[in-house]
Amino acid sequence: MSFRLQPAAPARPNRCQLFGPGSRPALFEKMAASAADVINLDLEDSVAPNDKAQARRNIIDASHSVDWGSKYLSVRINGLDTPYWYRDVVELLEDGSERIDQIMIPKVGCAADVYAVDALVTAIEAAKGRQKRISLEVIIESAAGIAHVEEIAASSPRLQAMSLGAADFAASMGMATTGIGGTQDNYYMLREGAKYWSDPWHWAQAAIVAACRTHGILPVDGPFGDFSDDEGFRAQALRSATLGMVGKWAIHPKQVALANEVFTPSEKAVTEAREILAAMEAAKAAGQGAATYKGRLIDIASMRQAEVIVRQAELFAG
Ligand SMILES: CC(=O)SCCNC(=O)CCNC(=O)[C@H](O)C(C)(C)COP(=O)(O)OP(=O)(O)OC[C@H]1O[C@@H](n2cnc3c(N)ncnc32)[C@H](O)[C@@H]1OP(=O)(O)O
Ligand SMILES: O=CC(=O)O
Ligand SMILES: [Mg+2]
Repeated sequence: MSFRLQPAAPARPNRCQLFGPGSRPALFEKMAASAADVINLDLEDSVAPNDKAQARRNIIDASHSVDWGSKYLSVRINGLDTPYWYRDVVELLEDGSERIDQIMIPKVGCAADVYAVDALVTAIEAAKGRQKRISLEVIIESAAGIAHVEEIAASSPRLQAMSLGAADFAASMGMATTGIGGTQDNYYMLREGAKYWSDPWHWAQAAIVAACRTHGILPVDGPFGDFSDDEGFRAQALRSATLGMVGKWAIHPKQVALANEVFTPSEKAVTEAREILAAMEAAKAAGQGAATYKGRLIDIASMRQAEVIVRQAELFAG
């Protein structure tokens, strides 16, 4: 471990972030009743330009009128390259209720993007005497975003979460695909005539996880567009969880249960983690730093791995 200790990410459930357009208020009650940990009401790409102002009003009204229960309530504002974003922030925080927890900033390309929103949020909070300190989340979905991912992760004490936005990321990178996440037909290795598919999102996800873990931010996998493909979603989510991400977006309600299933450690995994911890406690008591568990090596690093799983399980247990 470096002299500088790795900060812990916020201890709140973030297994699934359910999105819905701010221009479809009929969905809001359904979103609130879902099993998602986080709700993302969208003002950005799922809302047509002519609907932006009304969508803002819908979200502000729903922040007062809908019972969001224990959901973490986030609103995705428009990008800093648009004429909409400042009104999004001003109207949401001047007129929206204290129930709003978070603002999501899309297409972040550098730390100064977060700084700009932080400055505006800070001024409005002070001017309006808002009691709850708004947190921020960002989407890495451009070449600039991934190139500057570490400085973005370090950009603000308000920052709690960072997602990979596969659709805009692919567009910005010039990737030859219209698929939103998942397996890409043309991304394979060939050996003796057989194709072995590889994962084009892997390196960006790994970069995001490393930046987030360095700075105590929750790394999240973004959308999986084909909501008819449950197995494809599950496979993508399992890869993300294995890499260290804590959750995934749902762009349709049927994806919520899938994300919750993948990002909640299974009973088997938790039992095994607890057994490893017990075996290592016994080894330590016997003056040993390493031991054998089910025929494989475990040592003090195994305890840290097992603790990750136990901590997650405890978080979701309540
Ligand atoms: C690349 C990105 O930026 S992704 C993030 C931005 N995109 C979004 O926010 C899109 C979110 N998703 C949606 O808008 C919608 O789910 C769509 C357009 C994909 C599909 O909408 P629909 O055609 O209405 O879906 P469908 O008919 O399958 O809906 C089934 C049920 O789920 C409801 N539903 C649909 N979407 C949602 C949602 N996001 N949240 C909660 N409930 C929903 C429908 O109202 C319907 O309810 P009912 O059974 O009571 O009638
Ligand atoms: O905003 C999300 C994306 O995939 O683009
Ligand atoms: Mg996007």
